[in-house]
Amino acid sequence: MPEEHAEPKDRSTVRSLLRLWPYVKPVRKRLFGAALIAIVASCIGLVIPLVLKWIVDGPVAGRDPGGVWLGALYLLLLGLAEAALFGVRRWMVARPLAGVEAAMRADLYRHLQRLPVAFHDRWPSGQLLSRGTTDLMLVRMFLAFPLTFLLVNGTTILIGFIILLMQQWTLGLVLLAPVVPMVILCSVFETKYSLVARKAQDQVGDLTTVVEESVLGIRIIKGFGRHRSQALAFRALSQRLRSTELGKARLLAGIWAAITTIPELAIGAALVLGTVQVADDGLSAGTLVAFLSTALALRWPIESIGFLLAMSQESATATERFFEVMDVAEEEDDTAAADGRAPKDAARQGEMVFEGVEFRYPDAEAGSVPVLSRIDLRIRPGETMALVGATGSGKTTLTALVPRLHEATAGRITLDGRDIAAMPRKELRELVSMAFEEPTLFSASVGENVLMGAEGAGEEELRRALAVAQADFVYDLPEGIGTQVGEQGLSLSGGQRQRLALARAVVGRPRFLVLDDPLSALDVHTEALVEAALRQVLEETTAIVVAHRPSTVMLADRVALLSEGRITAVGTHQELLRDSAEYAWLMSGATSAQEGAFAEDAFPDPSDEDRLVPDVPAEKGRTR
Ligand SMILES: Nc1ncnc2c1ncn2[C@@H]1O[C@H](COP(=O)(O)OP(=O)(O)OP(=O)(O)O)[C@@H](O)[C@H]1O
Repeated sequence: MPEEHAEPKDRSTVRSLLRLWPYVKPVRKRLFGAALIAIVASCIGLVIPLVLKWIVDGPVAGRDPGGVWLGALYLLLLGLAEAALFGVRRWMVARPLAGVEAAMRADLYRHLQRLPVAFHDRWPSGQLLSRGTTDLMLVRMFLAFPLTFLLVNGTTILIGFIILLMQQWTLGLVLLAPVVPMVILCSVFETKYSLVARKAQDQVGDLTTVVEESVLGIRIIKGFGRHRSQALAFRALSQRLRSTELGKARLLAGIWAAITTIPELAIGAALVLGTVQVADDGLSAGTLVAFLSTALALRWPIESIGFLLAMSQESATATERFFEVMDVAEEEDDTAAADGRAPKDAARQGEMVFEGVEFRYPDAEAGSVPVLSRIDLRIRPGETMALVGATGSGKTTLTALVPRLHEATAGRITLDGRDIAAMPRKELRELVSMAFEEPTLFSASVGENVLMGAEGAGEEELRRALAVAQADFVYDLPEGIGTQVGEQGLSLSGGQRQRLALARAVVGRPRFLVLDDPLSALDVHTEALVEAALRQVLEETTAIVVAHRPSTVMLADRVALLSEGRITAVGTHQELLRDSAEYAWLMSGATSAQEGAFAEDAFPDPSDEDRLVPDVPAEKGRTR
């Protein structure tokens, strides 16, 4: 569905809606019970004309006021019973249907958490949001209203016509005549409405995406004064939705007008014919009154079919959209593979190895150059490897393969000598911890955000992690570690967010640590403090650290240079400075070098490296 909207599947409304059965099954008894009550209530409405016939042909014809009062009392009681039963029906379905909606929403949320990152890369968040909100609300409304009333009204119409035919079959046939054109009309309407309903719901998703992006990017919009252009883009989308909604309204108006007019014409014809029959003494006045009252009582059940069908159609579309997401396969754990169960090799404990790893994004064109190819890298137990490379060389992509946010397309990665592809994801993610360049926090307290990094970690671990990340600023927040950080942690500075993300990565003392340039937003003084603390953490783990700056490289024992998706050099910082022109250029921070040119004069004489990289000590900060 991602960029372009999915083509509506050739699936009937009923087949789409039948997919709701697993959710409806637990509440089926209540639903059927409520529908039964509604049918009884609706049939009571059909008894009222029969009481009228009795009043007209009996007490009224016999001039018996007592009988008329009794008849009126019956009518009142029938009316009250009808109203009470409808009330009971409503009460019966409200709670179970709210439960169905909640269960579907919980399943969708759970499923979204388990879908691969590649899925989230493709799908706009607004489309997922609208499926979890508007679409599920439409489904609940369908179960509460159209599902019951299509059944109730259908039964009422059937019983009503039986009564009409029994009262006067010729007039009954007159009223039955419009059934054929109306069935044809309804089927044409359903086909057209299903297309436009799908379009409208997809457009609501697009609009939700734009609103979400605008809210999250409000600082950029304000900063660049883009209110007008954003407002124009938003208006264009909402105009598109508006015209689709108007199309829906036109279709509804058409079916409504037809469904109202055709039966009215039939009732008019029956009235004329009936009056002639009463004048000819072929029919009693009471029977004609009862006949017409029954016909009028059937007006609402017939007229409502138009919008009940429309609501059902929208719910079928909503159901389809819900299952479009639910049908996407979740990440699987190939735990049966031999390596996943391989006995632990103590000698390889803490070792991270890339063997012939290749990666291509799922949406990449067939035959395109892989983002990563022939990656062979061995990170020794307890070693810290810096990953350095030009922008777009594939550093982030490579780090994302370790916790299997993406799956390597070829080759394998082993941790502790075990192939990660055969390791249960839960176990893998307990072994590996990550901190990204873009630190995402959640609407929760500082403490909760950090503790998200380790299941079962307590206050002691939390304080240690905060100390490592030099995040002592949290104790000065209004409620200390209990302070809510607000949506995405935007109430904190970039550097503060990065430090909390780092604390989250180290709180569980992971055996493997993957850090994607986690210090980029810190000022030089804080960076130095965090690095000092990080050194202690890195002593205990095997780590891969994406580094753009010499100061971050200094945390590492060795450096791997990534160039256009390939590891082109591995060695210590000093070795690479000496042997790799590209590395020296990257570390020099040269901005004036021409594209693709690593001209000799753009580089220092290796012996001159300290001049080029003034904050890089001649020897690595840490050696093993
Ligand atoms: N989700 C994605 N789908 C398709 N291509 C992607 C995706 N993410 C990244 N790429 C492409 O993969 C290549 C490597 O990107 P990556 O983010 O790994 O580079 P990087 O070395 O980390 O860059 P930087 O230093 O700027 O962060 C780039 O060409 C990028 O356009």
